Parts: sequence; C-alpha cells; structure tokens
Amino acid sequence: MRKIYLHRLDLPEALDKYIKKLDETGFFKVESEVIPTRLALNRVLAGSVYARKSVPMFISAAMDGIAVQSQHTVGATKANPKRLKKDQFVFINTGNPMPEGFDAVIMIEDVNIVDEETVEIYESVPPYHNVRMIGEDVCEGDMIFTRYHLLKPQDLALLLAVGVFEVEVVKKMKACMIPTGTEIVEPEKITNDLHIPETNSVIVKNFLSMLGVDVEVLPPVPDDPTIIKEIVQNIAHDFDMILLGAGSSAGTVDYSYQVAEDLAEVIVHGINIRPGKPTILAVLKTNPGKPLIGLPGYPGSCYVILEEIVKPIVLRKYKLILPKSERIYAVSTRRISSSISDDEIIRVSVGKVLDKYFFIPLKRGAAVMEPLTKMDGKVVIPRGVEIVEEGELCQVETSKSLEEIDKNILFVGSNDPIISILADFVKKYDYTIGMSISNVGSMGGLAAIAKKQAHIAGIHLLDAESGEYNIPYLKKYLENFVLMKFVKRSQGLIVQKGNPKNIKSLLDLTKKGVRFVNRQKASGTRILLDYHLQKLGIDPSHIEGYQDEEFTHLGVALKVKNGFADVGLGIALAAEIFNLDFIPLFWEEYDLLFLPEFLHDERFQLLLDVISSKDFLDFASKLKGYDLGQISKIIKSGDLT
Ligand SMILES: Nc1nc2c(c(=O)[nH]1)N[C@H]1C(S)=C(S)[C@@H](COP(=O)(O)OP(=O)(O)OC[C@H]3O[C@@H](n4cnc5c(N)ncnc54)[C@H](O)[C@@H]3O)O[C@H]1N2
Ligand code: MOO
Repeated sequence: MRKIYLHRLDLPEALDKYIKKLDETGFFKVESEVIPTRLALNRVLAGSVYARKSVPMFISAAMDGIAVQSQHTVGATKANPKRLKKDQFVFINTGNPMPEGFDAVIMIEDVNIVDEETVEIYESVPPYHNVRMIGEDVCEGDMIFTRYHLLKPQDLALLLAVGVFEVEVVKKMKACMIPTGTEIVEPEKITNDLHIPETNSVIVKNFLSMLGVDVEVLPPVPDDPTIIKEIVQNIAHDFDMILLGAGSSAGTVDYSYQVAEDLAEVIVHGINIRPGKPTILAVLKTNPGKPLIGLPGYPGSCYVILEEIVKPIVLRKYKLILPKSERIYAVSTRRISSSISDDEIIRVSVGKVLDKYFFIPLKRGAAVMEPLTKMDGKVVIPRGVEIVEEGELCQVETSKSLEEIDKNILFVGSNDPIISILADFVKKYDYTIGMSISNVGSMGGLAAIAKKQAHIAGIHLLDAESGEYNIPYLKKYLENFVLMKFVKRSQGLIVQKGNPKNIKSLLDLTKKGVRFVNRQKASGTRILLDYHLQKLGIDPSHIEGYQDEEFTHLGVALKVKNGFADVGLGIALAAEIFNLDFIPLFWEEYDLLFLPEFLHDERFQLLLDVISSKDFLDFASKLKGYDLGQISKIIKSGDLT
C-alpha cells in the first residue's frame, strides 16, 4: 500500500519533536571509552581531566644568560654598573634548572663579560626575574579540561605534558547506511545506462566521518520491503543509528515508510522543506532508542537532511558545538520564485563586486548534484515567500571563508568551454582566486555589467545593421566600457556523426524530418541564428524545434548526440567533445567585457597575465575552432570616436 505523507512539520518543529523523543529513549546518554591520548584528536572528553604533574616540574631559566642572586644586583644601573665575581653568577641556558641558591636570570645581551671570572651588569633584578617557576603553566591537581571538551592538537600536548596518557572520551557512534532501490548500482559495477549510480552513501559516509561517526555502507538493496526489513532487524543490534536510503516518498516501490512503520515508531514523515520533503524520522521498537532515519533518495535532498537533521543529532550526542559558517547579506542577481508551502534551500555562487556582495542561484532541484559541489553558500527562502526580486537583499550562509569569497571573480554571460579553461589557468597562477561562471547569455552578461553585478561578462553580440560584433551594443547600452578582445570562434551546425540528414546550411533547417535544437533567447548564438535566418528570409515557424531551447553549447550537442535533435547551432569544440560532425558557417567574435572599476583590481592584472601567457595561448591554440589573433587587445569606450 502506498503511504502518502503523514502530517508534515516545519523543520525546527520536526527536529525538536524527534530530539525530544530520542531524549526520552535515552539515545543522548553519554557512552564513553578510554583511548590513548595520542589518538584522541577531535574526540570529545567524557569527563573532566586533572593534571597529574606540574608543568614545569622544576625551577628553570626562561632566558639564556647568567643566573644570579637578586640581592647581589641591587643598585646596578647603566651609569653605575656592578661587577659580579665567580661564585656570584653561573652561565645558564633557556630551560636549564636553576642552580641552588640562585633566583634570577639576566639575559646575556645585558651582560658584559669582563673575563672568565668577572661580569658586569647594568640592572637590578627582582627575585624570579626571567625564571620559570614550578607549576607556572599548570599545577598538579589543576582541572585542565571540563567534560565535553573537543580535543585539539594543542590539547593533546598539554595532556601528555601533565602526565595524562589515556583519556576517557565520548564513544564513537557507528551508523549503518542501507541504500535501497532496484535501479541503483554501485557506480563501478554499472553495466547499463538505466542503472542509477549509488552515490548518496559516499556523501553520507564522508559527511558523517567528518563529524566523527563511523559509517558502514551496505550494498544497495532492491525495492522489497521484506528484504529491507530483514536487513534492518539483523543489523540493528550492531549500530547506533540506521539510515535508510530513498524510498521515502509516495512511489509504488517506496517502501521505507512501510519498513519504518513495522519496525519503529514514526515520529515525523514529511518536512516542509525543499529539498528534503519526504524524510522519515523514526525510533526502532525492536532496539528501543535507536534512530531509524529515512533519507530521501535525491542527492540534494539527502544532503539537506544530513545537514539539517542528522548533523544536529550527532552533535547533540557528542555534546559538540561547532563554529557556524559566516552569514552575510548579498543582493540577488535574479528574480527567484519559490514554494509558498515549504522553506526552500537554494545553493548559490557569491562574489563581491565593488563594495557589495551578490549571489547567483545555481541549478535548482533536489536531483542535481553539481550545485552541492559548486556552491559558495546557501540562501533559505522561507515558506510564505513566493518571489525574491532581483536586487533584493538576502541572508547567505557561506560554505567558504569570506577571504575566499572576497577574491571570487564573478563571470557571467555567454557560455564557452574556454572560460572554464581560463578559470583553471587562473587557479594555476594564483590558487587563492576562483571564478564563478554563470551562463546567462550575452545580453544577460551585458546587463549584469551595466548593473555592476559582475566583474566580467563573455559576449558575442552581432549587430544586424553593421555586421560588427559587440562594440555597437556596448555603445548603445553602456556609457563607459572596457572590452578585451578574446577569441574568434567557429560557429556552425552540429549534426550527428556521418550527417545522416545531409544538412549543409541553415536552409536545410526547414527540411521535413529535420529536428532543430535552439539556444535560449538573448544568447549570442540565438541572435546570430535569427540574424542569418532573417538575411536568408527563413521563417522560424517553419523550423521544427525552434522553440526547444538549451542553455549551453554542450547542452545542444548532447541533445544531438542522444538523438533528441538532428541539428543545432554551436561551436566546433562542443561537436568535437561529443564526437559529432560539424559544418562551419561563421566566425564570430567572443570578447570579455569588464566592469571598468575592475581594471584597478589586482585580479584584472592576473587575468591579463594569464591570457597573455605562453602557457595559456599554447593550450588554447590547440583547441578546435578558435582563432587567437586579437587576444588580449583592450578597447575602451574613451578610445572610440
Ligand atoms: N508523487 C510524489 N512523488 C514524489 C514526491 C511526492 O511528494 N509525491 N516527492 C518527491 C521528492 S520531494 C523527493 S526528494 C523524491 C525522493 O523520494 P524517495 O526518497 O522516495 O526516493 P526514490 O524515489 O526512491 O529516489 C529518488 C531518486 O533518487 C535516486 N536514488 C535513490 N537512492 C540513491 C542513492 N543511494 N544514490 C544515488 N541516487 C539515488 C533514485 O534512483 C531516484 O532517481 O521523490 C519525489 N517524488
Ligand atoms: O523535497 Mo524533495 O526532497 O525536493 O527533493
């Protein structure tokens, strides 16, 4: 029987309710183990720790110099030095025990050695001057740590110094992840395209291992409630927490709820959060107190539940408080619509342009993994908010340091694979500088520079009247601009290998049975297409697939590769990457438009150095379909008449 969600709860309420239940069942009770101090890094002390020895254990010199009796130094000054004789001083080094009867040290640079047996001093020193006393650092019997202290490298040093060679720490939790789904297969064992690579467990295992939890991952289990139940029952005894992967929503083969209902008390099924909605939070009946958590199957959802539910539970169990990531306010560069009924988590790129932070939303949706790897931070759009307007200020919780974010170069505009190559070379030349690349088309790029929301835009805008690239647009839309000539690139028709539909020119796009894939409106490639269609007198409504839009060259090529289209307009490199045929039609000029203020930024100089480097030029000249003849030439609005 399919189970549609129980009453859904808001995230804080769901977490609270579950924690209360786990508290009742005794899950958060501290369990401890004794381990060697040397191996206790990042572990949490289960009890307080007292020093067994003092540090230091003897009175010692804190400086290199001479040990003296302070009373012999009384009256010495620069104007009136005092001489000490053989038995009144002893040469001594830092850390050496003080000789009997001596109570102070004068640094060697403040001593004039007259001869082997005589020194002259210029200061009067009090008792214990430059001397380390017994227990100066820690006294035997001092409590050096309270319970629940997280052990850092310097803590281990102190523990060893005070004679504590073993420590009682909170026991490591052991969790078991059971991926479920007949379609999912360990990635290395995939034999057909309909298999889904089982990738969630590697997130779960490593995410939790960074919090100090040992995770055992079982091989994927088919969608069969009897098998899943049997496995849970068999392993429950050996683990502190069981994570059931996928099958938590309402599909015909989503059995996690059924398993949870049979074996456990379900506390929460369904949370008002996206991604992450179909989560199950339960407590095993068979092994009372043990959490059974149904993680949603989509990677984006699984990750959210790890962060928002599993992590707080682990931290509570370990009595750990970790530093929170930074929160900043940043301006949205897009209008974003969001669900009215759920809190929505959106992964974003963030950069600082002039004095303000801006964020660009990454791909949305629970099924996509890339945003989890590219994000600089996240924005939560609360339920009840349907639209975030462009220009609205939002709170961003960063997942990188502000230092890194402040150096991020925001690149927007037209898409070209050479930009990722440029970003890679920028890293090669200065590892501290990253580039966030956002494909919004050439006009989108131009607009972002006009609004001072990005540092660089990649543009290739053909002016229909003059046939000239970019400059006419810049003159029209920007008062002040800085354009760097970048590459000429070959645009042409991307067709299937062997060109089975015998497509030779744009005229063939209207042929019967030819399916086209287009680029999005306002992209330079779309403008280029429309310009030539008009010149040739071709009516777009006669092209099958003209309305079918992709956002990148690679997206177009992939559609052709997979047979969803016969032809698309794009760059040669995209055709080459997918081993497709390419019919070159035009050379177009793809240039870099800079925010004028960015010219004074050291990252601009770096970019210029990279783009002019032999290294980059050698690499780029080997790519198919590019001409680097004018690369790095700068044109400023003021230079033009
Ligand atoms: N009719 C409805 N359908 C769905 C709803 C809904 O409310 N009503 N909720 C959607 C939401 S939201 C989510 S999130 C997903 C997740 O649901 P499940 O937890 O039941 O997951 P599955 O459907 O089994 O799998 C989803 C997707 O993820 C892949 N998957 C599963 N395990 C793994 C793994 N270990 N590694 C990588 N990928 C995995 C699986 O193959 C599916 O493609 O449901 C919506 N549907
Ligand atoms: O809410 Mo689901 O978890 O979007 O992906």
